[in-house]
Amino acid sequence: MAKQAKARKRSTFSWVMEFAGTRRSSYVISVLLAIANVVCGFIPFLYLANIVRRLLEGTADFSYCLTQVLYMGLFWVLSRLFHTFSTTMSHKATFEVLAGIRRQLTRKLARMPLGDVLDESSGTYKNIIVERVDSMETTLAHMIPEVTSNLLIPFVIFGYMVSIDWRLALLSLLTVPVGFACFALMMRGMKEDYTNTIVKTKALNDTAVEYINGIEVIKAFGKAKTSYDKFVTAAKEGSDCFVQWMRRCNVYQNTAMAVLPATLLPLLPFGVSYFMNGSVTAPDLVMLIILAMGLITPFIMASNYMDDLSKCGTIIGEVTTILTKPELKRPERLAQSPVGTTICLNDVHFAYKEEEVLHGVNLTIEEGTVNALVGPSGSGKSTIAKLIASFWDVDSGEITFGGTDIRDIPLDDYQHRIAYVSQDNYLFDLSVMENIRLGNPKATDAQVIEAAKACGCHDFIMQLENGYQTICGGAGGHLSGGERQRISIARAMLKNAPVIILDEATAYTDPENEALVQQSVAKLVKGRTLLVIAHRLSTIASADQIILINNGRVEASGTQQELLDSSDLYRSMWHAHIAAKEAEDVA
Ligand SMILES: Nc1ncnc2c1ncn2[C@@H]1O[C@H](COP(=O)(O)OP(=O)(O)OP(=O)(O)O)[C@@H](O)[C@H]1O
Repeated sequence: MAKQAKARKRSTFSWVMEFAGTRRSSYVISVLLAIANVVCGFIPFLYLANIVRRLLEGTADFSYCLTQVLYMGLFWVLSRLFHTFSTTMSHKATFEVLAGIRRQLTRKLARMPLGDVLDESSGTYKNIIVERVDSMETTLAHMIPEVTSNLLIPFVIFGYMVSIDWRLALLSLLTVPVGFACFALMMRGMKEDYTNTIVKTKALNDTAVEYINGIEVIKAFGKAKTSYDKFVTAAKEGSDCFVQWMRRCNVYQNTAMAVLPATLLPLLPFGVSYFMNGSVTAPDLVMLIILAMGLITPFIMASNYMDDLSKCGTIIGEVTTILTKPELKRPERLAQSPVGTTICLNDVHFAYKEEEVLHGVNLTIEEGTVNALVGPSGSGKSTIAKLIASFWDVDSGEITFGGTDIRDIPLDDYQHRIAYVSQDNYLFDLSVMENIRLGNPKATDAQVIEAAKACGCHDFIMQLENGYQTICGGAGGHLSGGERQRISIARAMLKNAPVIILDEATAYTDPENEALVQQSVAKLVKGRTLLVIAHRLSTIASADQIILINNGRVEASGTQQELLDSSDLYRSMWHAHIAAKEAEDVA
């Protein structure tokens, strides 16, 4: 915690510098080019001053003016070139920095306990990783060179004005403190306002995602109006917070915009008076008027980035909040290689938040055996399976794999040893071929097809519109539940992990599908260790070990016959299952 707090205290700038990493030098060069752009953009004013001076002295001639104008043009072209090189460099660097931030975030999500990731609504991380990180592009790519140059220009112009006449130079700044005060008032509360818009926009996104994801339930239960009202309210709150923010800023911003550029107001009367008493020459006065008109505009352009900067700070805050979240602590290297694949849980306690759900679980899953976790709903079966799959760390006790505590096994290494087939059977919006290949990205097409054949998927895949190239649709929506599960099993088979954890789906209980899924599972587990969370007891009757979980504890374990003989709870579950099956068969 202390480490987290310390990490969070780092300034936005230091995070940006860290994210910039090897691209820091590109930003430095971009800034130097921006400065060259400013210098080249300013030099034409010196040539202009020469022309004005000659005109007012009556000594100007065409060839002199033409030469000066040609020089002016040359420096403007140079200025543009420097600007182009500067922004190109900063854009290139920014795209790499943003890609780096995204890489860090996705790597971090993989290292965080799954529970922390799942506790957030599905849109949150996507919003941060995709949209909000993307929205920093303009600020980072433009702000660094453009703000540098726009802030530098007024200083250069002001320095030149001072060299002409320091009194009039200072007078031209008379309105600046008022403008600055308005900007300061506008910036007050800017972070809170922006954070508020993020919260409201997030609520709107979440409501939209919930509405779309739950559309079937909403329709089935006639909740369309309630859900739509919730969405409308979120949309209204979202727009209200933007309007309020704009209203608060409007007065200050408009006053600042009106007051700041009014540099001529104090300069003109005093300038004319100094000219009349001979303390400033006509060419100098004209030059000062021209320079004063260009004094503040670059500053105003730079100030346009101020709210972007504040937004950037908020986004970096969100990114760093994720990056400083606790991780599953795993070593980079394996110190002691596991021997075999036997899994032991020794006095395992676990709580999701405050409330403990596992209270001292002890069990052993022997290598090469078929094991089933059974028990009432909410007893802790999935939690045990997910702890074994290393989705979370135990609070106390230990889980060993081949004699090694799984916290001592690198995450990548461990993931190769375990294949977890969940009930969700999530399929990506890719082809069937690619979805199966996720199990082993190096597998050839022939190996993918072989795995599909082994799991009995090949025939139904060939009947799909484009065979293995059929796109599964978002979350596999183009396939039936049973088909999705069998593809997930083929994926696990291709992974070829020695231990398989299978959260048996309850949804696809029609006999035909059940038989097909069972056949797939039987092929999948040949020669491997299987831990299945079984909801239908008939499917695990021949398991080597059935582990009965009740209220977060192991109530009994043994073969089906041993449990029928020794456990009242298992016996009653078995009878209830048989009765339900008979009722199904009659129906
Ligand atoms: N992500 C979570 N956050 C908080 N509590 C959770 C979470 N997942 C599960 N629980 C709680 O932990 C307890 C055990 O849940 P678990 O899913 O392990 O039970 P289960 O035996 O697999 O249930 P089922 O058979 O219904 O799937 C339950 O009280 C459940 O409400």
